[in-house]
Amino acid sequence: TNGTMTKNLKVLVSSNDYPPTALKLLEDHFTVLQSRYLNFGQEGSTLGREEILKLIPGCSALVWISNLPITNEILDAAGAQLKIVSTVSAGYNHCNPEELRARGIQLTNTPNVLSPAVAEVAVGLILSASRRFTENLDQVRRGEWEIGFDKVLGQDLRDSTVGIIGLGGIGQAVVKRLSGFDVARFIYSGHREKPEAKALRAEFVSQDTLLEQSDFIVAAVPLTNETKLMINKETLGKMKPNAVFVNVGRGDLVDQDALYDALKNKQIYAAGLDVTTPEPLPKDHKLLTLPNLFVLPHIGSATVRTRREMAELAANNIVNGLTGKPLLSPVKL
Ligand SMILES: O=C(O)C(=O)CO
Repeated sequence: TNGTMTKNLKVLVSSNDYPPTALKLLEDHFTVLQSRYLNFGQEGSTLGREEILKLIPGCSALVWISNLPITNEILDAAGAQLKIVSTVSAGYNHCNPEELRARGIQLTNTPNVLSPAVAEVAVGLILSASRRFTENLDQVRRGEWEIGFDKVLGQDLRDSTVGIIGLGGIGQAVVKRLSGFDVARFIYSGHREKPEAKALRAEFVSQDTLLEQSDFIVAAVPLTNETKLMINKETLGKMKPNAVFVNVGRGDLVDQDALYDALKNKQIYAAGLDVTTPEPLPKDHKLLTLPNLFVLPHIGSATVRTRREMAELAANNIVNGLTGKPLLSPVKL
């Protein structure tokens, strides 16, 4: 489109860490303001907040590159012309969706483009937790390798049952990626049966069946009121003693005290987390004392290509939304 008609519209990009190709998509149409601060994932960062509050008045759209909450304060400061919030993430639990809906502001996210990258991390966590990379790497770093036949013995993915909690884009991508590992059975739980499951030979089961029968459990659901703390003392209690639990969704899906106890008491075998509460996890957090836990600093979508594609999708949502075309990936509010 010809940008001359829309150049008077202001778009705020919430961080200085935004790929140039995506920035250009916005700059071709709009006047772009950009926060100087890198605020992605910096919980409690006040520097970014003040900058956002200073820049947002009068903006028609906001590109949100952060896990920090979009507060009422930010929306109030924006003013009534704010039409679209475009979060550069699949998850939108931090985007204040009820308030956006009440104010008639549209929300877009970036599903699908990140599924392959997040699924790769899920596979990485499955392998690193089941083969106990944390304590094995620790042996290497200490120069104290166990040399006996009976080393730290892991669990096989071969002939196992893999249970996916939430067979959405990410869950499906995990099943696809595991198809070369001779997994015996894929099962999944969720609201309803997914048409895509058939081709993946994944079987719909109740959550209890999934917890009781899976050797590997992957949580790939968004954080909602319903999924919050779904992995807790009770649900961990239903898992097998050899179970490996992996979370690539949100930290708050898990009651971390209960997970700590289950791992400490060897009630389950191991866990791999890409997401925690809080982020960053303090370095003296008790979870990090566990040899059977492997933790990553929320890198699921962090590849060059994926971050670029997320950023471009977020930009194109705004271009479409502010030039009268259909949004590419609207969130149903
Ligand atoms: O897209 C998301 O929801 C993320 O967690 C970013 O990696």
